[in-house]
Amino acid sequence: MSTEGKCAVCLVEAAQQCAGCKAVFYCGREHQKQHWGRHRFECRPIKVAEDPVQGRYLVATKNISQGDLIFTDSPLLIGPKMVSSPICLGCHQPASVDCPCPGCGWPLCGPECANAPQHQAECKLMKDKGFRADIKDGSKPLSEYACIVPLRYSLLPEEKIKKVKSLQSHLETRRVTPLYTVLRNNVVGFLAMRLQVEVTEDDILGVCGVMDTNAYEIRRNGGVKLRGLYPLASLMNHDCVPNTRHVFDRDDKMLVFATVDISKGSPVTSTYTHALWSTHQRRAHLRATKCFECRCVRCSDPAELGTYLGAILCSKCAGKGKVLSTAPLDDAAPWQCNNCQAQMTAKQIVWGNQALQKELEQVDKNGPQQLEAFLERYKAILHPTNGHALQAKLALTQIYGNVPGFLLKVLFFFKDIYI
Ligand SMILES: C[S@@+](CC[C@H](N)C(=O)[O-])C[C@H]1O[C@@H](n2cnc3c(N)ncnc32)[C@H](O)[C@@H]1O
Repeated sequence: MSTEGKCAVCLVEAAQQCAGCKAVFYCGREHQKQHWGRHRFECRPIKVAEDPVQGRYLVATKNISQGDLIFTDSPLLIGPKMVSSPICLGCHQPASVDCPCPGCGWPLCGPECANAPQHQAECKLMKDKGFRADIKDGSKPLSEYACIVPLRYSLLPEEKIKKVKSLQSHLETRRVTPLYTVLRNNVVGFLAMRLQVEVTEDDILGVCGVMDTNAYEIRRNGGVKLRGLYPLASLMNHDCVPNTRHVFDRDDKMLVFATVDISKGSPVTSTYTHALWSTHQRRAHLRATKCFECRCVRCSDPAELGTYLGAILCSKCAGKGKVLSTAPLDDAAPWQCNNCQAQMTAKQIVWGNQALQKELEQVDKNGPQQLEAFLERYKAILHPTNGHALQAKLALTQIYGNVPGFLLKVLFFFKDIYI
């Protein structure tokens, strides 16, 4: 980190740094005091750095303690996910198809949301162009919502559009995927042809790419899920063992906290994938959705830092050994038992994982019976902390003690609890 720079007020060479962020310099106390009124809104213990492989990322400018609030961030752009259950465009609460907006026809939660500030510009544009949404069935998720965030983007002021465009989109990689062909046909068609919005196809697909690469999911009560684009949080790179966690306040402001002590100069990271997935699943998910190969410490270790999330028990030596990848960063590398050295091909492991994941997704998670049966069925194959087993056990922790017939007083008499 540089120890000299130009004074933020008078631009002369200066060596005195802001003690908070160490990113701004002053020629003396007077100018530091003078600048504080503005700087206090930007003073954070992080700065943006750049790496040839990972691009821009956030770095700690001083030691940060576990639990510290590192920064807060307000959304540049927010809206429904591409496929969403009916959601009120005024307040983002669950909406009813029986309460269409009088202006544009999109479902609202109540008539008062027709006048919500957030919905005004988009509603007027659709009304002026004679478009009226016609959503009759709200029982299943609707792909119609894919056009809302790009529409809101097109209505942003120029300086916000510039900020969105400055974020990574991976458009060239995404453009050739089936999803982007669908977006080109539907979202571009709707905005450019039907609403005659003055944006290019690349602008629209670009903002879809920016959202897919950078947006954070916001979960609201009532099962609503939104996507929010946060300019500073978008610069946090991924790590499968992240050092932050985040929450959203009622105004959708994001608060990012340190989950461990972070030393000065270390990257400040979040995770873009599921912590309970195995290395193979996480890497495949990151490749498909975020267009990069994760090479973090956890992904590089066959034992996943001792968690054995991908491990299966060896059938050749009666479960005495764990079968682990011989080279986790190479998806084609064989897997080998750490006891009898018997090998399996990567394909066998991938097929097995896909079948197990599918089976787990279909298991009824409203009661424990099918989850317990899943664990029983695969107990000779799955290491106790294998990701599939952990997902089933996590679901059971939410059922035991909460579901009638499995309340704590009843469970007390059970012998076989699976967690
Ligand atoms: C949310 S953005 C993070 C900021 C981004 N690095 C930039 O320069 O704008 C996500 C993108 O950053 C890159 N990235 C993030 N974490 C990475 C990592 N651990 N290894 C390699 N690339 C990473 C990938 O290109 C990913 O799609």
